[in-house]
Amino acid sequence: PGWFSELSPMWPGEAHSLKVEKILFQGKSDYQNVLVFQSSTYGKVLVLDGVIQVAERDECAYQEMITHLPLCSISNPKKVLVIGGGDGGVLREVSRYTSVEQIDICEIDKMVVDVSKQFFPHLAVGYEDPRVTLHIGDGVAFLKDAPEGTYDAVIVDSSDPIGPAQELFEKPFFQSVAKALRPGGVVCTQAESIWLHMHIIEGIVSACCQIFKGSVNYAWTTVPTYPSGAIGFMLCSTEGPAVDFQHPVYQIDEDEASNKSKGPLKFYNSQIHSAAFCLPSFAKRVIDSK
Ligand SMILES: NCCCN[C@H]1CC[C@H](NCCCN)CC1
Repeated sequence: PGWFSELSPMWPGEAHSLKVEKILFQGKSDYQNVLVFQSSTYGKVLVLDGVIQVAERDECAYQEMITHLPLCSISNPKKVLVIGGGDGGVLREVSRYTSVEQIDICEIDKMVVDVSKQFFPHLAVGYEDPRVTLHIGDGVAFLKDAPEGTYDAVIVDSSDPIGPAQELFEKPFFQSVAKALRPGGVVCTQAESIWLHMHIIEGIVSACCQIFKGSVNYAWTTVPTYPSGAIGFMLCSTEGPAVDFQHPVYQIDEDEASNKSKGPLKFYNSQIHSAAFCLPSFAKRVIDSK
């Protein structure tokens, strides 16, 4: 009954709106306000502190890209860590890799996990994989305790820098990620929109260039329900076996039979992978100058 508009000081002067059929859940966790509604045209929608996190219709773009951009850039990933991502969508994508033996996930807000399991079965299916271990807690602390060189890949599926995810955009966190990665290991983080946050991206790129001595690349994709319709990812590798993010060593769209419970990939393919690193000039100027 009515419209949900995504107003935020993070994107002044604009607000994406979705027509609401029914409010399905409203709650307040220890960290944020949690809302789930049935939209008219994008399926069910999860909102945290007034910011759209996932919509059933277009979540495939974000979850597939944030997962397959890093994991198709290395051979035979075995140990993967997800920071954030409590809705389970990234877990669903990581579990497509038969080479993966261990999937750790550290989500700070248990309500996000519980709400996803209740209202978003196509995302929470990720938790059914026996390789998954869920840790409820702060990703910064989790990484501090992680033994050096543990992971082949870390995926930082965060919300935005206002709220619980703020510290996931800062240097100390990136340093702890680098320590937890093996030589030549890769990290992929949610890295905002080139249309809205070039300044934030500039900060992330310079921090990552100081910390990750392999390669540092920015990629982007379209997600209609995120403000500006675009979202980006920071892809970095540690010193060690070189990683060429723009030319994936692994072709999941052909090689990996799409698992029954997850269905086929709806968005990612190897052409989209390479294309994701092609940037408009205004963004190249800032990002490539680092
Ligand atoms: N597994 C999905 C988690 C969603 N991550 C974030 C949710 C908030 C969204 N704001 C976009 C703000 C403009 N860049 C970015 C992705």
